[in-house]
Amino acid sequence: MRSRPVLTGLLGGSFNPAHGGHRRISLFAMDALGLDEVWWLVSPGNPLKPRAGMAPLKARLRSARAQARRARIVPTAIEAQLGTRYTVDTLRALQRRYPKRRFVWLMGADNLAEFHRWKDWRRIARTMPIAVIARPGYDADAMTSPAMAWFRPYRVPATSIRKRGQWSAPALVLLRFDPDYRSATAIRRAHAGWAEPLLGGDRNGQKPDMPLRDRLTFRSIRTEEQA
Ligand SMILES: Nc1ncnc2c1ncn2[C@@H]1O[C@H](COP(=O)(O)OP(=O)(O)OP(=O)(O)O)[C@@H](O)[C@H]1O
Ligand SMILES: O=C(O)c1ccc[n+]([C@@H]2O[C@H](COP(=O)([O-])O)[C@@H](O)[C@H]2O)c1
Repeated sequence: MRSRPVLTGLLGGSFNPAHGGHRRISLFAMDALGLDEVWWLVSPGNPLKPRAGMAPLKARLRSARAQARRARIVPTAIEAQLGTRYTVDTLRALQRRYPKRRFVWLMGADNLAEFHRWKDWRRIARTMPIAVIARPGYDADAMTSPAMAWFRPYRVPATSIRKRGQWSAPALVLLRFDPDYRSATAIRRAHAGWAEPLLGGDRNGQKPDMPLRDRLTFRSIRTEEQA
């Protein structure tokens, strides 16, 4: 009997820093799509984002490790290893390196809203199925985006990803779930006094109301910076 292929979700991101929202959407996608695991691709640098305010890759990777604990989530800096920066190049390289795996690209609705600006985005769409996770404040823009107009004929239910024998791309799954309001921007803003030396400003001490995971996240960034 042929063993079934491993199904891996790929969540690319800046993770500046990683937060509980990343963990939650990954666990949710794993469950909804029947994924065996999710790899977090901690980006050396999003081609569309400014470098200013971006913590070093090693520090962001540490924050990802803190958030991924005890879950089937694997934080990686594989784009730095592969020497790729654009998603289209990364996905091609990953498929070459892991020909027996099946991959699904995961992203939040904010990324779907901007997807038409990514290099060779239609080619990305033809490379592997894509699952988009709802995100508060971005769903309307995502639904009216140029990429969504193109994807409309390729919309499929989550069950079609679970049925591993019927694999094709383009395929777009829209995943709805309880909105998660967390974002790296909000964390950076809320803890600006504390975190700014890492990300470019002054340090005033750790905020007492910071959730444990985020505290660990920022502690790991600080340790990394001081090393
Ligand atoms: N709360 C969330 N709900 C849905 N998707 C999310 C959420 N947070 C992050 N994502 C998705 O996770 C991936 C990586 O996100 P990223 O590392 O940029 O975090 P972020 O919180 O969006 O950061 P920033 O606020 O700095 O833009 C992206 O596809 C993004 O859409
Ligand atoms: O390839 C592109 O043109 C491209 C443009 C913008 C973003 N991306 C990727 O999208 C993912 C999410 O990025 P971010 O910064 O929004 O977390 C990350 O893997 C980036 O490398 C890719």
